[in-house]
Amino acid sequence: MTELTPREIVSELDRYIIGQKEAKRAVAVALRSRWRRQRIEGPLQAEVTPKNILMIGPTGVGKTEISRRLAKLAGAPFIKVEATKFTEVGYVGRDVEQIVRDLVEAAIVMQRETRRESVKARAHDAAEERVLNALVGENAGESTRATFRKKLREGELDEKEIEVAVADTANPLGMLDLPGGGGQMGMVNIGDIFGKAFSGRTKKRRMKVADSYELLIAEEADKLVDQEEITRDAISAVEEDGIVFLDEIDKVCARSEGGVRGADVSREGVQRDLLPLIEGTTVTTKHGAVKTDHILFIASGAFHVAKPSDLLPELQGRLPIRVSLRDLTEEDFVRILTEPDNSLVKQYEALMKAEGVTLEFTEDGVSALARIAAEVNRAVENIGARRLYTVMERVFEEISFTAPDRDGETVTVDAAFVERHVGDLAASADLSRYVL
Ligand SMILES: Nc1ncnc2c1ncn2[C@@H]1O[C@H](COP(=O)(O)OP(=O)(O)OP(=O)(O)O)[C@@H](O)[C@H]1O
Repeated sequence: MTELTPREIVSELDRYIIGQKEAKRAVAVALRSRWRRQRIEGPLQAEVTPKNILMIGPTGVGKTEISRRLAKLAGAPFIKVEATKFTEVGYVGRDVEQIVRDLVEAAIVMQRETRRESVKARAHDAAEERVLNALVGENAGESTRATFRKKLREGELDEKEIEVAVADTANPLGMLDLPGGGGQMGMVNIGDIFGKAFSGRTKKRRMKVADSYELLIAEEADKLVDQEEITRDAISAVEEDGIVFLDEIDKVCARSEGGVRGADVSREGVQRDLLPLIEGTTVTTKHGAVKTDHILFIASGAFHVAKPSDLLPELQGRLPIRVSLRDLTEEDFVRILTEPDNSLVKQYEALMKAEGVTLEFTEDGVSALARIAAEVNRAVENIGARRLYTVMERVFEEISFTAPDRDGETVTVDAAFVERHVGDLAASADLSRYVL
């Protein structure tokens, strides 16, 4: 669990997300509250409920991004789900509890990665021995092995083909939907049930020495880490640190005035299904039972039509923190293009650098990109910062294609350049509807 204070969390988020101070503060407090809860002694600890958040704001203004970055910062298992997916026609079986099961799977992947990392050096040594065995045979003398080991480490044998026996992960019986399970347990991998019987099967594969390493290191690492411990820690990470981002919650509001009754009923049904998860229940997963009491839920929606007060009262009570995210302005776009550590300008510069092409963005070039994105958002549809991606892609389409022939060139991205590549399109709402 992170020790960062709310102020530190906000300043970390500032590295990636422009503005939206209120939302950043709310998620920072929610995270710190978990840290505080851990420090409460006695039975009161279990009583403290998470500071679940309702984020209200138009599309593409940073709601998901703030939540995702927060999870990353906290090393917390994270999942994003669209609430509307549970209202889809033909939706059967995949109940809302699947959210928790998916979160557990995400946590397992995270735990496995961390552990693989910690045994990497040992796994690397073991992988090297297997490559040597494949090259010279298991019975070769120590001096032969030493000679080959040296060559191997110097990369001289990278291109050589070897045959190695790797674990056969293909499942001969495929996926099985347990009868009578009503989909409650989700799909069960038959290999998980009869795991022991199937594990240990190997198949021989031919590959280059250089390509074999990644696979063999992963296999050796898995042998060194304790799978049961991974599952146990993953479940406890979900219970203590898990974050669920529930998008489009406004779309499952039954509106008070008019509307199609049937649809409203099904929407309200989704809220009712979600409620126990948020209030705290125990979900059965194939890895064990998971308590959801302390999972942090961040619900989000534009609330253009429905209002937060249209949500079920119980649900409103469980989303006590309300924050609004504002529309992004042209000035925000300028900052989003340039300031974040992973800004689009930095990304395009780096991509072109790989081809030996230097991009030089001028101030008026960046302003033109921001202006066009804002104009298209106004004229066609406001999709927030996502518009920057489509505009940038269009502006750099030609350079992206021809870059390999332009090694050593410097391209100045000024207002004229931007206008030349995208100006005409942006001027016509009809055209930009399709291409921007
Ligand atoms: N304030 C911001 N600062 C930096 N980048 C942003 C900001 N807002 C959005 N972006 C970028 O725009 C993209 C879309 O944002 P995000 O996924 O957070 O949208 P959202 O508000 O969750 O909308 P939706 O509810 O439709 O998913 C992301 O790639 C994100 O990096």
